[in-house]
Amino acid sequence: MSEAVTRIQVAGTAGTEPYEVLVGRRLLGELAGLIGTRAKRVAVIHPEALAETGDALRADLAEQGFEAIAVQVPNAEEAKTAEVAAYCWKALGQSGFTRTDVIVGVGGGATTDVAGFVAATWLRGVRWIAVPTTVLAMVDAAVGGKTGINTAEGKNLVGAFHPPAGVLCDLAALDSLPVNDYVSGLAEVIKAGFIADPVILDLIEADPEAARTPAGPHTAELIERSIRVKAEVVSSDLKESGRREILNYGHTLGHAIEKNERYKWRHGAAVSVGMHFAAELGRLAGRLDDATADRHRTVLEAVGLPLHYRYDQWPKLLENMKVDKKSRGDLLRFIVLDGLARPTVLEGPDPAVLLAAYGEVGQ
Ligand SMILES: NC(=O)c1ccc[n+]([C@@H]2O[C@H](COP(=O)([O-])OP(=O)(O)OC[C@H]3O[C@@H](n4cnc5c(N)ncnc54)[C@H](O)[C@@H]3O)[C@@H](O)[C@H]2O)c1
Ligand SMILES: O=C(O)C(=O)C[C@@H](O)[C@H](O)[C@H](O)COP(=O)(O)O
Ligand SMILES: [Zn+2]
Repeated sequence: MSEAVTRIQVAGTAGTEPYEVLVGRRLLGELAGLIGTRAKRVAVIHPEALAETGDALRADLAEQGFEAIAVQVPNAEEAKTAEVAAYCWKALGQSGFTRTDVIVGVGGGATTDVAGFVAATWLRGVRWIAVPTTVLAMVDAAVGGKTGINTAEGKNLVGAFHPPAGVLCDLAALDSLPVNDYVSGLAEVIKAGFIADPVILDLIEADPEAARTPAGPHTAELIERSIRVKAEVVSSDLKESGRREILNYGHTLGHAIEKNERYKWRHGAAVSVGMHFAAELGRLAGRLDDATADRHRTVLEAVGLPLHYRYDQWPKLLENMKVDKKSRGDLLRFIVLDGLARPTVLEGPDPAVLLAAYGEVGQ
């Protein structure tokens, strides 16, 4: 008997096509249908850690009659560089990749970000399919069409909005994920809980230890609920003209920490510290009640995510935050909560309030 597959719709906006996010097991049978009949060539972009998966996928597609190539990129953030994008463009060029051919990005968020960016830029945009293999990529990175790479000046500073033609979240992939990477992904799950769906927080708080493993009883529900939050937001605001900014909760400081750590910290860990900061900022700005602010500490800590960062780094973090994409001119802008599941924008907070909020985070 085949297992249930959940299908979550993402609407097409700004002239893009709608697509589905599938969550289940043994989903790779869906890939050929998503690739379609017009493609002759398929490039499977995968990280070193998934070399076997990438090659198996390539072989399977070749058996189905496609000219399939596997393009291996470095693990994690090392893949999100202009050099790696150029390496992928070269592979596509050498294989004669045309506008009807298709890219498949298999891996964590770093891989799907660069694969999507290569798809957005090759011949000014070709079809691509995301096959996320981390919690974080399933619930966030692979959905919504934000693709991109880092530069020396900051995180995700170069990119394009280029939605995938489909997203296949095969939960079996999570079994091989190191626990730190699994837990790091929970930061974006918890983010979805605070900005939109508090049931996520209730499920995690009921048994935080179980939430740390793919074998936990609520894994599929946590992933599906988080995807629904993301799908709902990006369906109404693909290009981040307004509402989509709420998905950046915890990211203003989080990205600043990632850059300060030369991208050696996992994104989710940095976002966890960033959400703690945003909660304290919301509290000090008179927006957020104490109970919800405190809940950030307890739920993040319960699953093993970090709350703190080096106090002496504040001047550098402040500098890094200036290039955040939400900034307008010299105005810093943060997503804070007016209450549980009530995200809003805080513009140009008093520097003394910012420092006081960091006082709770810095150690
Ligand atoms: N585009 C978006 O909307 C969006 C949203 C959230 C995050 N992101 C980006 O996603 C990235 C973080 O993604 P991540 O947390 O998935 O990390 P990651 O992609 O860096 O993956 C973490 C590590 O796990 C390995 N890996 C991946 N799948 C595996 C598996 N199934 N088994 C064993 N190892 C596996 C990877 O090779 C890597 O070494 C950041 O660059 C972040 O900026 C993008
Ligand atoms: O999809 C979005 O929009 C988000 O902000 C989701 C974030 O989790 C993600 O890390 C995103 O890549 C951040 O985008 P950026 O525009 O701040 O680089
Ligand atoms: Zn993120």
